[in-house]
Amino acid sequence: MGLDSQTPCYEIDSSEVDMEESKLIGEGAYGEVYLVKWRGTEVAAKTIRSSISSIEIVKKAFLKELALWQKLRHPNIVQFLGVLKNPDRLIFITEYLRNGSLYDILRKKGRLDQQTAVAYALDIARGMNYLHQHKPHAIIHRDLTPRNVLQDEAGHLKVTDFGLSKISQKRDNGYKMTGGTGSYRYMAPEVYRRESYGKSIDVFSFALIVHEMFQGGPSNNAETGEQVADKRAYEDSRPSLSSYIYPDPIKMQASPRMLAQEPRLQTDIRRNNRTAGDDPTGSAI
Ligand SMILES: Nc1ncnc2c1ncn2[C@@H]1O[C@H](COP(=O)(O)OP(=O)(O)OP(=O)(O)O)[C@@H](O)[C@H]1O
Repeated sequence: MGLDSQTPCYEIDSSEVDMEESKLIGEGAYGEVYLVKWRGTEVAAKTIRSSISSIEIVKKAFLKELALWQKLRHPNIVQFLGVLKNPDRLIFITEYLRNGSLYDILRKKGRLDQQTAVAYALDIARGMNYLHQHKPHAIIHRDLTPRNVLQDEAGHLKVTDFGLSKISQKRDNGYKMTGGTGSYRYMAPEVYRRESYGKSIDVFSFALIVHEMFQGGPSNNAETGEQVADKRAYEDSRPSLSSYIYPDPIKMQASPRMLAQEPRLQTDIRRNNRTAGDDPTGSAI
């Protein structure tokens, strides 16, 4: 099959990566993730299920997103390294983050102390700001969740897998976020309601992640992700900010605005607190 010549993407020769010596580190909506060695360096190899990659139009869309990712460089964005030249499977390589995801950290440690939570929030915000400031079009993550935030050895967080979620939306020829139920938990109301959306949807997810870091885990754990998203979209349900563990500046300022029902009232992730506004570049597909 080979890579589409019209989609420039850095190709890595399969012989440089020993997939036989790989170690399974996780599984997501698209396929398995392996720890492999590429030219002596540990990297993450993400395999894309053939049910997704065998559909030519979907594969093309995937490669287009990867080509965009390849151009990005930021300390809080997981570095894309290339696509494996593999005749039967679509596999791409990113840097390996050995400390796992923010989801794992929260599960292990529970509630984070304020200093750590703020440092983590800034890491995510910086990465997201870089994506949102991208020219000529803002890059909307669409699936910002604790599972898509990884930690490096130095303790810094990096955002990964942006833009890819819309490919599974396309697959259904409709409008579904990734198959993983986790995504519903962080989904902005306008996405759930299938309205057009902008980068504010990421602000909404960001606020929920910040809330979780102070609280130690997701709220409404007894309900399914879909139930949570439904209530947020149609009953204006929001996580409670009244808890004593939640620092006042965040309780009063950031979160209520970031979780506003009306996207245009949401506060941007940026420090200067300008309103995010409607963003035409992110209209729904
Ligand atoms: N670059 C990486 N370095 C280290 N571990 C990783 C890396 N990428 C993914 N992982 C691990 O593999 C798991 C699965 O990743 P993947 O991105 O495929 O799925 P997910 O984010 O959990 O779910 P979804 O695909 O639905 O968003 C992650 O939760 C993480 O623990």
